[in-house]
This record gives sequence, C-alpha cells and structure tokens, in this order.
Amino acid sequence: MSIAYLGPPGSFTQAALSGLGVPPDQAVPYPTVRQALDAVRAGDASAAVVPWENSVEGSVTESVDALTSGRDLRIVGETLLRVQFALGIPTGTPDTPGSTPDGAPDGAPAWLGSVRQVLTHPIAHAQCRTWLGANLPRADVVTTASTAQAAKEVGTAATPGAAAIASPNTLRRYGLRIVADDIGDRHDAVTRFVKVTRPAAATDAPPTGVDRTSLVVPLADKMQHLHTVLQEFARSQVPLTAVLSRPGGCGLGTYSFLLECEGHIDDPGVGVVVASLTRHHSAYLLGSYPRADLGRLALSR
Ligand SMILES: O=C(O)C(=O)C[C@]1(C(=O)O)C=C[C@@H](O)C=C1
Repeated sequence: MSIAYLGPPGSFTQAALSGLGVPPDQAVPYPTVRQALDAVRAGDASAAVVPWENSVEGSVTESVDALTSGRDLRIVGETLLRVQFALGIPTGTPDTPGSTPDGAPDGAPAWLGSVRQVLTHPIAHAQCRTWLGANLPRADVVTTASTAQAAKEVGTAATPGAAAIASPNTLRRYGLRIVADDIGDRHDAVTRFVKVTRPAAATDAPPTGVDRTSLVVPLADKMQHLHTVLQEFARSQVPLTAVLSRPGGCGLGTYSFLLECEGHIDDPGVGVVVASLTRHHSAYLLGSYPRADLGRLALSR
C-alpha cells in the first residue's frame, strides 16, 4: 500500500523518505500534513511521513496537533535531514537595474528590484529571517503548505514579482532561477521527520538500545500536576528530550503536553513512567522507535 507524505514532489519531506526506508514508487504526495495523516486514518495509505521538529524553529505544531487530534496513530520511526534554502524567481523575470526595493542594501543585485512577494513554508521563513530582513525587508511573505508548493506556485503562475524559498533542487525542478543560495540563518539547520502508522499495522519495534519514546499527557485543567509528571521521569532516571505544551481545549491556561524521552517502552525505566502516567494522568503513547543518528545526516539540496 502507499505511503503518504507532505508534498508536492520536491518537499523536504520527500527528501526524508529514503531515510525511513520508503521506496519512491510507494510514496504519494498530499497537499497538507493533516491530509497525509487522515489518509492513514482512512486506510488509503499504510503510513505517512511528516515533519516533526526543526532545530531552529522548534516543533512542527501543525504535525503535532494533527497527529494528536486522535489517539489512533503511532510513530514508528524518525529520520534527520539537514535543510538548506535558496531563493528562486521565474526564469523570465527581467533584471531591473537601478530599481532595488525600498530598504534593500546599496549595491544590491538588480534582480532584487523585481521581488515584491516571497512564497514559502512558515518554518522555512522562520529559518531565513535574517537574510530576508537584510535583503528583502519590504517583500510580503506568503505562506504555503510546503516549500515545494511555493516553488510550484511561483514556477507555474510565473507571477511578476513573486519568488520562492525552497531547496535549490526543488527550485530548479519547478523551473525557477536561483538568485540567492544558502540563505538560511543557520548552516547546520536540521529537521526531524517521523513515520506514522495505525497501531494495528505498527509492528512495535523492539528496543535497539538507542530509542525514543513519545507520549501525550492531556493535563487540560489539572495543570498543578505538571511537576509530578516531570518528577516521574527524574525518579526513574529517564532523560526527557522534549516538552511541548499545546492548548488543552478547555480555555486559556489549560494544556496538553507532548513529552519525549530517551529509551523504549520495553526498557524498565520508561515502562514504569509510561504506566504510571497512563494510570494517573490519562497519558497515551505516541510511539517507541529507534532514535535517528545525528552523525549520519543526509543533506537536502
Ligand atoms: O516545506 C517542506 O518542504 C517541508 O517538508 C516542511 C518543512 C517543515 O515543516 O519543517 C520541512 C523542513 C524545513 O524545515 C521546512 C519545511
């Protein structure tokens, strides 16, 4: 069966598929993270790959919210990808010497004068803020469901004054001319992607010794329990790797927590913590899966 991913082709998510062992001929692009996950829920895809966390911008809350909107999906794997960004404009864009936009630096290249609008994914935008602020401070930023979608829209519509931020290969794929490369604020930016399945299909991976466990603790209006939740990890000496609060749905100040820790549910420490949080705080498991290795990063260009 097919494997859904955040498309269109050329997205960073597509570049991450090989790191999760997804054969290219099984991968099917979906327009949004939610639609990719819903395809798994509906049984139209056996698994989905979605972005989960970025080293510069933090958690991909769209993915966290879409995944935790039900208790019916499990994370079964993760991979890491180094992400690099470039700016592309339609090939027909004429250079307009002497018309650099308001606020652009003196002596800026001529093509800058033509760019009024930059399309990209919000997390890519967040990673290119410094470059955009210095070079295109007055350009409108239009967010798209993925960087590849931005490249596709700019390449297809060839709207005068529009540019896209995506990986260099993706800009080329959609026929754009790269006018600025390596425009990310951090050259070591990394995005973590996860593979998600229905629990019935999830052959829970056995412990490898280098695993991660993700769970949700929906504290909602019982915020005073947060410190006891965190103490459970300390007591069992289980290292927490992430704590993310999301709106709990019961008004301001109520939260649901995504917690991630080192170790596997079948490891004694993690097992004890998850069992206790499940019993006392209605926690539920999102998955125990092999942790990706920072030393074996793929580079997406
Ligand atoms: O826009 C894409 O191409 C994606 O795959 C999404 C995404 C993300 O959500 O973080 C993936 C990696 C980059 O950090 C920017 C965007």
